[in-house]
Amino acid sequence: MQNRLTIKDIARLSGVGKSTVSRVLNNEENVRPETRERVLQVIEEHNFSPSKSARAMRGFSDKVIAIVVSRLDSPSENQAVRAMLPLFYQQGYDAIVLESQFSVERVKEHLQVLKQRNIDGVILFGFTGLTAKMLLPWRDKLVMMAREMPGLSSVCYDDAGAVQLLMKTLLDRQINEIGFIGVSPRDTTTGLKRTRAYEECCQQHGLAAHIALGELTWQSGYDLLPQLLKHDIRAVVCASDTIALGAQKYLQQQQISGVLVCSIGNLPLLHFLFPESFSVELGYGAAGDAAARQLLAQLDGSTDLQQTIIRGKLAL
Ligand SMILES: O=P(O)(O)OC[C@H]1O[C@H](O[C@H]2O[C@H](CO)[C@@H](O)[C@H](O)[C@H]2O)[C@H](O)[C@@H](O)[C@@H]1O
Repeated sequence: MQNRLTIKDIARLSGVGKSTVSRVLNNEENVRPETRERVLQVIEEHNFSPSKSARAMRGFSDKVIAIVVSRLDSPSENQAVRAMLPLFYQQGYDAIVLESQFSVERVKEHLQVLKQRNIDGVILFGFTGLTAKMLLPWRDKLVMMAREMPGLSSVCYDDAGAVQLLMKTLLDRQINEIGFIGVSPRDTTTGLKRTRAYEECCQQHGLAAHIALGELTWQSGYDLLPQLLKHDIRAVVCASDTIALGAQKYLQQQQISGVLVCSIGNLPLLHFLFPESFSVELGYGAAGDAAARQLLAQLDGSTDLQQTIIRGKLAL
């Protein structure tokens, strides 16, 4: 029962505010000595112990791993994180999830706080703009997802291989009029690598390339598809399943048949709503599993840094 006390209870029993209790737990200086003494006495009397993640956020090292996702609403990152969590829990780690929104500044701020809080390890979903300078100090306790950086462990996807698989499948079906919806080449993986792989395939097979680039959203797939339909395409390769959802929605709404949509991700929602589409399963779960195992092994000193690439497979 005593362990279930919250900071709010401690504040009430000590006759102070919650923020004062926090300052005492954080060992901050701006608390009067007699107040600090009273709060500590109540904490001791009640054998109070903050939850693991709360302790970690207050500076106690207590087996906590931080997972910095790029977007909390990303289906692909969710799949990877869901595969990681059971492995961390099995080893007695708690996890806290932070979001970067592809902002380098936000990652810097997160890492600063995580350092102050003495966090045990970090999984960081990488993106364009992150630098070795800011990440190398973390090398022993960090695994980067979806990006490689010399001197860091990483788990990446086979972006070009996924596009090649989709193109080969279409060509095997004698479909040669193929468009592509992707994202900006500033995004060097989902953007540049996937678009380049499409262009190279077109060049190799003497096909006309029709490319529309936008965002990583279903709205983008919906808005961009009409541009490609002007070229009488019979199929469209989308850089992600989320983009494909938008493209499919456009075809459905306009009652257009005869255009096949395929994409990268293997999102269950896409196949539930549009069973006629097909994807490459890029291996988000497998990547999450590999990253968690790598980080745990780094933390217990049983492995060196490693760069892993997960191969995709066709999910028809
Ligand atoms: O729609 P989603 O399920 O979110 O998938 C879109 C792509 O998300 C991931 O790529 C993006 O985030 C990466 C970090 O996780 C970042 O490195 C990359 O530049 C972004 O494009 C995922 O890696 C891709 O496979 C998904 O297609």
